[in-house]
Amino acid sequence: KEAAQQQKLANVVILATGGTIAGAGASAANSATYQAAKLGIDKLIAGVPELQDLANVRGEQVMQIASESIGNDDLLKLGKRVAELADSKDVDGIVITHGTDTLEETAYFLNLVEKTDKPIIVVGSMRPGTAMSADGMLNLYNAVAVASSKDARGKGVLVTMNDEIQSGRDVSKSVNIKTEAFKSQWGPLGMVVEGKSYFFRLPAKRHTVNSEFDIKQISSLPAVDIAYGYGNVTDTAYKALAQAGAKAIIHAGTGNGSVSSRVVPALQELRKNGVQIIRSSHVNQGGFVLRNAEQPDDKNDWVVAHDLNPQKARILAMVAMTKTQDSKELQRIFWEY
Ligand SMILES: NC(=O)C[C@H](N)C(=O)O
Repeated sequence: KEAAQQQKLANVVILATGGTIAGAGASAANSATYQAAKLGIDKLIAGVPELQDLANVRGEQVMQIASESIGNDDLLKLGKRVAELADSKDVDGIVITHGTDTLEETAYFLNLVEKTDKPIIVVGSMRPGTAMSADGMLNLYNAVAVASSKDARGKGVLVTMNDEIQSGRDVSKSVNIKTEAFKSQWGPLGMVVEGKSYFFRLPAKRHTVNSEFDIKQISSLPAVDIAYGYGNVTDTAYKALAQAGAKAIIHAGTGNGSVSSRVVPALQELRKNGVQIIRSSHVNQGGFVLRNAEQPDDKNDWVVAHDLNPQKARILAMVAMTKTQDSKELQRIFWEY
């Protein structure tokens, strides 16, 4: 009977990368003071025995780090392992446990480069497992529930935090400390309640199987960096990033991605020297940057990131620039993804 039950359940692989969901603090009162990336995946799975009711679950430790330290090589390593598993007949869904600081970047990266309609769910937690009211257990349970659900297929890479199902493209860490940290300016796609997924919306942008990018064809990512706009800003950071080899600079601009008059000449000069300039906005609740509004992008040959925040714009620029160095192509890609 047990064997028959196992056959009915979906096969879900959990790829662990570290983060607070694998963190540990000195006492149960330490919800914010702790060390991330301490517990191995076997301990995480053992901590939620109810996972076995949802799916046949196995784990793999891909890395063990706090997500603020994730680099491009880590993204590639994770992305390639996800693709291998997605190709495997006996894998129905993939969950990635991840620190929350750059979770939105990894989720968007996978959303762009994984050629599969199998569910890929990225999940983290705001409190370590040792804290009172730790959120990791339920977030992980929800992630496995969504990963094993047929309804989650073909919806791109998803994020399950705080009972919500979010699009990996849109979601962003919008509050720290609180467990309701992840928000999207376009709203969640659905909810997961008591191990069942309920979807209400679909992502409109190209992703996974409809993407022109494929992790199997990407062996390295170009240097793309971010410089911040603020009152009294100078062009020092932009010039230094280009000097250090940045192929594109994301301008994390004020408001509509506006650029200070103290910075404009340097960005025009950098563009003439081949560096792509991509205007985004660092406003907190979600930016929206349009071409030729605030700055003459056509004349400057700059690109706009539209609604992507600076860190997501960096991900898309890196992926896009594995294929094209043409600013018009880049702009097309920024509209479509
Ligand atoms: N809540 C977290 O996961 C934060 C941690 N710094 C990380 O991103 O790994």
